[in-house]
Amino acid sequence: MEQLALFAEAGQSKGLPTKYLEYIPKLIEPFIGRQFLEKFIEETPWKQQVRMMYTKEVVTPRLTAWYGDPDAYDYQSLKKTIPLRWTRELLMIKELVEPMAGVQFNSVLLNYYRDGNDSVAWHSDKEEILGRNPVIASVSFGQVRSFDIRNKHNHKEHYSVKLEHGSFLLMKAGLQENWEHRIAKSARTMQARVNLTFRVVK
Ligand SMILES: O=C(O)CCC(=O)C(=O)O
Ligand SMILES: [Fe+2]
Repeated sequence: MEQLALFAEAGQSKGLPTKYLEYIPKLIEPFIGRQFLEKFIEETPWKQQVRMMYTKEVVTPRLTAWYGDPDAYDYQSLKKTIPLRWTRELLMIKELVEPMAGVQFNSVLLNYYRDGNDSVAWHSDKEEILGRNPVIASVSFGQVRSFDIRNKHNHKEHYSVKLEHGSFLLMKAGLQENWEHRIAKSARTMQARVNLTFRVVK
């Protein structure tokens, strides 16, 4: 709990390892971003994933949806099911981030954090279907949340970026191999946030 509070107060860390991460606060104009946010919240067929942890069923503490080209794997269930079809808004954002990432993405994972209780635990996105050294482009709308990263081999080396409304975060090649990231829960009152992570699945 103590560490959680520490991260939340940290704000924009100095000395972010820009070799692995690039943060651009204003990719999308706030008013347009609001419209995207509302549309995503209302029109996405959100699901809450259930996973087995040993013998217990654990519900993912956020809502998700998976969109992409018809031949892209379903990232959530890791089954060869067809993702949801690209919407106009998702395609617009995809086209905006592709030149910045230098990658053509074929899918996007949407995460909906309804309030401060929603979160994603420490992890790295290094599933086999993402290939080696994946580049992931992340776009955030709504509530500012802290994106924490820590070195897998030395947890004392950690940074925090506040992902603002309409911001862009590029997770470059090598990040997933050497670093973990999370969005921690917060005890503060928090509004809704939707995050998009554009990915290439093989
Ligand atoms: O919500 C975020 O900013 C990060 C989401 C994330 O790490 C993921 O979906 O793998
Ligand atoms: Fe992630």
